[in-house]
Amino acid sequence: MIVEKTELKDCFIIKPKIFQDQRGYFFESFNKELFKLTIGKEINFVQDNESFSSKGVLRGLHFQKGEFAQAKLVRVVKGKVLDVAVDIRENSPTFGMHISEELSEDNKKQLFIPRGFAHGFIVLSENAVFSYKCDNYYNKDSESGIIYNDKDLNIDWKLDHKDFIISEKDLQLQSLEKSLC
Ligand SMILES: Cc1cn([C@H]2C[C@H](O)[C@@H](COP(=O)(O)OP(=O)(O)O[C@H]3O[C@H](C)C(=O)[C@H](O)[C@H]3O)O2)c(=O)[nH]c1=O
Repeated sequence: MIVEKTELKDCFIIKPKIFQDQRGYFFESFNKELFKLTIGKEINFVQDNESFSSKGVLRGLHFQKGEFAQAKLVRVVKGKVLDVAVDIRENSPTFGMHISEELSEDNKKQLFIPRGFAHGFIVLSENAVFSYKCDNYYNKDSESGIIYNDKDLNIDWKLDHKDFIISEKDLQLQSLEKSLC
C-alpha cells in the first residue's frame, strides 16, 4: 500500500498493492492495522456505502455538520470518476482549497477524506459504482453541502455542463460562505 500526501493536510491518496495472476487480480481494499500504520491514526469506520451512477452524474458537494461529521475512504469499483474534496475546516490554512483526483477501476486509487471536508464526484465513464467507508453514521438532520459551481471554489468538473445530471436537492445547495452559517 502506497500513501501519498496531498496539499490538504490529513487528506491522502492510497494505492493498494494489487496481486495479478492468470485468473485476474486480488487486493485488500481495506486493512485496519495497515491503514493505521500508514495514515498514522486509527479510524473506526462504521458504515459502508455504495452508489451506482451514469455518466455526468454529479453527487455533492456534501458533508455532515458538527458531531456527525464523517471521514471517508472512497474508491471506484467500476468505471471512472473525478473525485473532489474541499477543506472546510475553518481554522485550516488550506480552508476553501480543494483537490481533484481521478479514481477508477483501473487505477484502484482510494482517497482518504478526513472530517471537516465536503465531498463530491462526477462520473466520467458510461457509469460507475462508487464504494466508500464512513467513520460516522448517516444523520439526515446534520446533512449539508455546497453548490457544485461555487464561484470561490471554481472546481473544474471536466465534463460539459450540459451533460451534468444533478439531483434537485443538490441544485438547491448554497455557497461555501452561506453553508457554514
Ligand atoms: C448518504 C446516505 C443516504 N441515504 C439515503 C438518503 C436518500 O434517501 C438516499 C440517497 O441519498 P443522497 O441523494 O444523499 O445520496 P448521494 O447524493 O450519493 O449522497 C452522498 O454523496 C456524496 C458523494 C457523499 O460523499 C455523501 O456520502 C453522501 O451525501 O439514500 C442513506 O440511507 N444513508 C446514507 O448514508
